Formats: sequence, structure tokens, C-alpha cells
Amino acid sequence: MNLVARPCRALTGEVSIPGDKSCSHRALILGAIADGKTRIRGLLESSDVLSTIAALRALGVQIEKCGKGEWVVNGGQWSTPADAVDCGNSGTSARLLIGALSSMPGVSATVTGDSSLSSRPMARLTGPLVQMGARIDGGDRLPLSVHGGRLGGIEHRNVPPSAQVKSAVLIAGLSTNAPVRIVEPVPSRDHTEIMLAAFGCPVSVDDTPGGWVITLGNQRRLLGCDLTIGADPSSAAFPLVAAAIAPGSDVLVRGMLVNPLRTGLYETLESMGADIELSNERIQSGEIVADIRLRYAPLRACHVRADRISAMIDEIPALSVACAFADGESVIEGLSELRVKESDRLGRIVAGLTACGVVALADGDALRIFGRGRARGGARITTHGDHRIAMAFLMLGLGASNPVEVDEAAMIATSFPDFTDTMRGIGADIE
Ligand SMILES: O=C(O)C1=C[C@@H](OP(=O)(O)O)[C@@H](O)[C@H](O)C1
Ligand SMILES: C=C(OP(=O)(O)O)C(=O)O
Repeated sequence: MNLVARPCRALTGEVSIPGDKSCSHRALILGAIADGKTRIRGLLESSDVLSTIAALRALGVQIEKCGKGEWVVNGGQWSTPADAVDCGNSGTSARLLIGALSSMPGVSATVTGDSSLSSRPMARLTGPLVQMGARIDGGDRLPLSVHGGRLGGIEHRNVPPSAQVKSAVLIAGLSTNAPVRIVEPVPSRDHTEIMLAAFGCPVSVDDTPGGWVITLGNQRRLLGCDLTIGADPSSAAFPLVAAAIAPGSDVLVRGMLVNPLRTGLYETLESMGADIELSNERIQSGEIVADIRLRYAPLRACHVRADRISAMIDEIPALSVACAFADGESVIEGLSELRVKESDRLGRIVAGLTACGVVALADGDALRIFGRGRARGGARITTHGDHRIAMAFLMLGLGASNPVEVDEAAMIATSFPDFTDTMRGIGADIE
């Protein structure tokens, strides 16, 4: 299925953004480990999260849907599945589940994924887990076979910053009494740490000259809890970037997660001149959420340094589109991790912008975009099955002089199943 986005006038109104994907995976996996019931509200029901649900069910965990976004997980009992556990397209499912499985005595499972996930690196994860004593058969790619057992402690240096690796190590560490510590010179998203506290396992974080030191607390038995998940800032990025490039736009998202380790895009857009207003800030299940309103204002170019990338790693395709509509040369540094996401995102961004008449190039691991306040568009974008590339270039089509087509749109459901209707609701012409 292809989709075409046509140049539009101002985008206006309120958009309903589904629950955060990172928090949704974690709520399910920690709920599956915890004793008792975990009730989740606002769970994202996208194909990546459904992969985590299917994988946990295959591992013997009972999970029930009670309403839209409302799920109950009956944690505690895991068993060896009859078949391989398929994580589909989802790196977070695979990596966090491998961490959990390595510390489940008596449970063995082979973890697989689709062709994209099977080409993504896993040694960054299995290295520290094996150091803790995990038994994992396989190399740097899926499939991997994990034989759960009792693990020891670790001090892991999380470079490059990966919240998936950090989370897998913390989750694996729940089964040992030994010290489990992670050092992060550049912090990665901390949803696992925040959520572990809600399950009764506090995690301490110390800001030291060598970076953040994250230490798993001594109380490691998780107890089921009630969680409400905020709107996903990585999905909100698309309507908000569209509003940032379409003159006259005024778009509001309520209840968005504004954890500072996730808001790099919004800080960058503000520095570029976008008119952003946060209101109604509150704490929800340990996370900060707020309403965010973006009103169009002309954008100027940005310079993003490497140590800021972790706070907007999945938003770089959307940010690149904003840079195309900004005035001047934007430089975004430290993007090597984009090469190992669902597609080579750095390569896809440069190819897509070039096809749309925007001068852009990859300079080592930096991206340079020569914005002229407008873009020609008029291209068919090859997405390589990457949901964020598809959504970003559809946004470009809304602001460009000519329509933009994406070759394959079904995989948008990986993270944002109601994307097209949501965008149409604020005036976007996408079909
Ligand atoms: O922990 C998470 O939920 C995620 C961490 C990031 O990956 P890395 O850990 O590989 O940086 C991010 O790109 C991914 O979409 C979700
Ligand atoms: C990289 C992403 O997810 P994952 O690593 O879970 O596949 C993403 O959603 O952009």
C-alpha cells in the first residue's frame, strides 16, 4: 500500500497521540516478571507492542485486553515455548526480552525477528549479559537462543548510549543479589528505571564526573502495579513537525510524555524559532507529562551536537524535514546509530531529501541539510520498510510545492496505527 501527501494549508486542532512505545513494552515486560496483576492504561496497540504481547503469551504469560489501551498482565510464570519467539520488526521487544529470558532459570527460548530486525546488531547486548553469566547461543544477529539461569552482577559502560541495552541489563539483574551498575557518559532514556520504582524496585542515579551511574536497588522482587502511559513524543513529532513547516498552523497534543531524555526534538525546534508552549505539567506513573501546543513561525537552521542525539534518536527523520524548511545550513552530528535502526536511516534521509529537491549530505556521521525555507517535493520515496521514514516524508509532502508519495505505508502501524486518520483530522491531505 502506498500513500500520497499533498501540499496543504495550515494544520489546526487537537491531535490524539497513542501511548509511548518504549513505556508500553516496559509495562508489559516488567508486568510479566512481577508477582500479581499489572493494569495498564494508555498502552500503544501498534504492531511492535503486539509483538511483545505475542512473545510474552508464547512464554506462558497471561495478558488480557479489557478495553482500548487497557490491558491486564498476570505476571510471574514463564515457561519454555514450543516454537521460536518472533519479535517481528521490534528491536525493543527482542533486546528487553533477551535480557529477561537470560535470568529465568529453567526457561529456554530462541528469539527471531523479521529481515530488518535480523540485520540489527545484538552483540552490544549479549556481551554484557554473557559477562553476567548468561547462556546465549548465536552471534551478533538474531536468531539467538537463550537458556535462562542465575546470573551475577556487572558494571557496564553504556557506550554508545542504548536504553535497550541498559534496560536488558537491569532486567537481567533482577534475578541476582549481586551489584548491577551502569555508567552512562551520555544518558539514554530512563523509563525502565522510573518504572522499576513503580514495581517496588528503586534504582538510584548519581551524576558523577564520569557520567550518570545507575545502580539497581537491593529490593528486586517486583510487585504488580497500576500504570498509565503518556502520549508518545516520537509519534507526536510528525503532526508537530508538520505544523512547524505549514504556515498558519496551530496544533495541540494533550498528555505527552515530556521526560527530558525524550524532548530533544522539541528543544531543537524551539531553538529554530518554532512557537512551542507546554502547559498542565503533571506526574503520571512517575513520568512527567504535559500538553504541548506548536504554532507555526518561520524556522532557522540548527546545529545539534552529538551528545544531544540520544534525547531525539527516533525523531531525526522528522527533524530533518523541519531542517529542509528552515533557512540556512543545519548540521546534526553523531548519527552513526541511525545506520542500525529499522533501515539505514541516515542513508534514507539523504536519499529522500535529495529526491525532493533538498540539498543534503552525510558527512561522516553528521547530516548537513541546506534549507531554503521551502521544498520542491514531487518524489516517490523508497522507505525500506521503515515506519519513521514513511511518516517523515509524508510530512515533507504536506509542506512542499508538489505531492510526495511513499512506496509502502502499511508498516506505519509499527508505531502509529491511526496516523493517517489523525493527520487528516487536522487538515492534512494524505491518501
Ligand atoms: O529503549 C527503547 O525503548 C528504545 C531505545 C532506542 O534504541 P537504542 O537503545 O538502540 O538506542 C530507540 O531508538 C528505540 O526506538 C526505543
Ligand atoms: C528504533 C525504533 O524501534 P525499535 O528499536 O524498538 O525497533 C523506532 O521505533 O524508531
